[in-house]
Amino acid sequence: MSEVGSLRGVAGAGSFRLEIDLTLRAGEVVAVLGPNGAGKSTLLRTLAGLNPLRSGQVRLGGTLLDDAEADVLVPPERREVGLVFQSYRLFPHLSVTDNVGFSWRARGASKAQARERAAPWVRRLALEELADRKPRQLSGGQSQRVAIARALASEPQLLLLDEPLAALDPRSRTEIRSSLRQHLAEFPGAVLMVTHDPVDAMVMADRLLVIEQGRVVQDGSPVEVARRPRTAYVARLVGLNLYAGQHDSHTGSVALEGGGRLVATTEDEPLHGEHVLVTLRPAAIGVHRERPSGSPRNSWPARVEGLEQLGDRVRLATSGEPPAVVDLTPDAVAELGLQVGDSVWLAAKATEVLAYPDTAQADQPPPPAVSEWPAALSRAAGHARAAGDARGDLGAGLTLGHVVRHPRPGPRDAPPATGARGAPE
Ligand SMILES: Nc1ncnc2c1ncn2[C@@H]1O[C@H](COP(=O)(O)OP(=O)(O)OP(=O)(O)O)[C@@H](O)[C@H]1O
Repeated sequence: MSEVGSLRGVAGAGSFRLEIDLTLRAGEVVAVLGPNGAGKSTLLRTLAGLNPLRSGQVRLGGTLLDDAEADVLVPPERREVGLVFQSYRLFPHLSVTDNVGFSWRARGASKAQARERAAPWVRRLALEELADRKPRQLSGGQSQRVAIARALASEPQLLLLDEPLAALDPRSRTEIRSSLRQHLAEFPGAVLMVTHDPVDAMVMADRLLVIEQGRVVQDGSPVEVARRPRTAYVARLVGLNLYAGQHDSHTGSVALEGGGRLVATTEDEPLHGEHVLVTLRPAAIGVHRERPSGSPRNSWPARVEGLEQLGDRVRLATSGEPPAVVDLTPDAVAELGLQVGDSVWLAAKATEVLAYPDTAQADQPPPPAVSEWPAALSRAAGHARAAGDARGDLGAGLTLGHVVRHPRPGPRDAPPATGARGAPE
């Protein structure tokens, strides 16, 4: 895919600082994920020209849009950037067709010319019957289709979507997701879509960019990210237990930072002595009343901290070394007579414990305390099941990751924003 633009530098809002080095490629859909306050909207606002960079540059289609040092700042309306917000933001006094053709009017086209430009997009987004309506006569799903048509009709080089499906009811959400997916796949420019929903990310994106605390912690294809999560947040998103530790190739095991040791499987990389991350699927962990004997190479004592029915599974939060989230069938739970507070033994085959190099790019937030698990799990589980449905290999069995890390040096201090270019908040 060819490069259409880039953002390299430091953006900010108030005391918040976002460090980004991002290449935008033609035809690529990038889902931007991260916890609340991570900097996702700041990234979009910076690309849109609503939030000037503090240092560095934004380029799009060979044009320099933002350069603090050279005092270049192309305003939002002169950027070839389309924007779709969660809250639609249609022009209330304009009809559906005139909303869709708005960017052409803004560029000086006549009303008739703008309507001509709008017509194919009104058709593609199945808005013909609503073409003469005003926004107040539309449902949420219809309004968002108009907003998407309006953004696409402007033929931008970069399309920015800020949680485009978040305000929709589940039915409209499913419908618009599938329509949006098709239009994004056909869109020739670059797309950045902020979402909190792994399903949206897995279904629509070619690449996931995960931001935490103003820094990119993971950037890769959905399959890569799901296979090798790098932080507790990402592990939760894709449904895996995650641990950090040190690999010992003599024993084939990993000494975990939070305590405990797991015999692990590695791919081809030489890992001896290295800091590694280790994943373990919750459904791959067996629960026993007594210490298991025989085959599983990993077994450890644990305490059941939480029990929750999630669809056709029961999810256990356990403390121990290591703590783990475990998925069982209701039959197995009944057979074992499991209750919160019970002491159990957990077991996992070495082939289910996958170790890979820890090439952390940023400071990590601390893992949630065990006492927070049930609520966190329940929220996460909804995403996971849907993600699993949407793309079989991903997110099936989302659970809470657990990473223990040593602190790393913090980011450099932000340079002061230059006077005239201060963020217009
Ligand atoms: N105008 C502002 N002044 C000061 N701080 C701000 C301003 N706007 C945003 N911030 C802060 O910048 C950080 C990043 O905000 P941002 O909206 O980019 O996060 P986000 O990842 O989009 O979060 P969410 O998922 O909650 O929408 C937050 O800590 C936020 O409080």
